Amino acid sequence: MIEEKGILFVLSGPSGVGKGTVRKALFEKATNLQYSISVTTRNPREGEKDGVDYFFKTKEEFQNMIEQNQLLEWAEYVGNYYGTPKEYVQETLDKGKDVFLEIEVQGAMKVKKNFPEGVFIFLIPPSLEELKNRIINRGTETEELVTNRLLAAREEIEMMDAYDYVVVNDEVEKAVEKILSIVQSEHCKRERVAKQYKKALEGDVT
Ligand SMILES: Nc1nc2c(ncn2[C@@H]2O[C@H](COP(=O)(O)OP(=O)(O)O)[C@@H](O)[C@H]2O)c(=O)[nH]1
Ligand SMILES: Nc1ncnc2c1ncn2[C@@H]1O[C@H](COP(=O)(O)OP(=O)(O)O)[C@@H](O)[C@H]1O
Repeated sequence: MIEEKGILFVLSGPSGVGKGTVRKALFEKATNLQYSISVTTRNPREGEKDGVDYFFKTKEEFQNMIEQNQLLEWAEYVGNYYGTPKEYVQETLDKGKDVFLEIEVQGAMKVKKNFPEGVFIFLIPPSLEELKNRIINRGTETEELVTNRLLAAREEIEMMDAYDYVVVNDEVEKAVEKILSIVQSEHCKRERVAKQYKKALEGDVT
């Protein structure tokens, strides 16, 4: 009997490209994906709820989670820590359900190292100019930080070869559709492989 595990999908990309926006739009549609809620040491923003948007932790609590090997990956990002709880991911995949992570690029590369069977999707902006506009319009960064983010984005975009898929976030709805078709095609791919495997096993017996 072939074990039917879920698939781990990882969405990443440079800061300001629209990862959070696309992920929220995706989850308004996709009911079969399980979003893994991250742990963070940053303060909750207005309207954010503990256990819904993030699990908000102190630095000490976060450190303990690292020491107890409870995180699949973690990264420091603009002075705060972010991490993916390992147990939730493992248990959900074991139940045969797909897990979806939306994380920054250092973390995504750590997941790729520890979990190469995952499906890695890189979101890119239509242009660097547009990325700059998005970061400025979001209004969360000072001028110096915008420049730093753009310099980092250039380097991050060079890492896109390490990903399985590249999706351009031109329009949110289109990016969501592309991600949904990636999810579907990965399932078809795995079903095909499972069928071939089953056939080969049957062939061995007869
Ligand atoms: N490595 C890692 N990055 C995460 C995790 N959760 C969220 N992030 C990333 O952390 C960054 C900052 O997130 P946030 O503070 O919510 O601000 P945002 O820039 O408005 O999305 C984003 O790039 C998220 O994708 C996680 O568990 N691990
Ligand atoms: N396809 C898009 N077209 C125009 N603006 C977008 C698009 N996707 C996201 N944005 C805007 O760009 C900014 C950055 O998006 P956000 O989701 O916070 O990025 P990230 O999570 O990658 O840092 C936000 O102001 C968001 O509304």
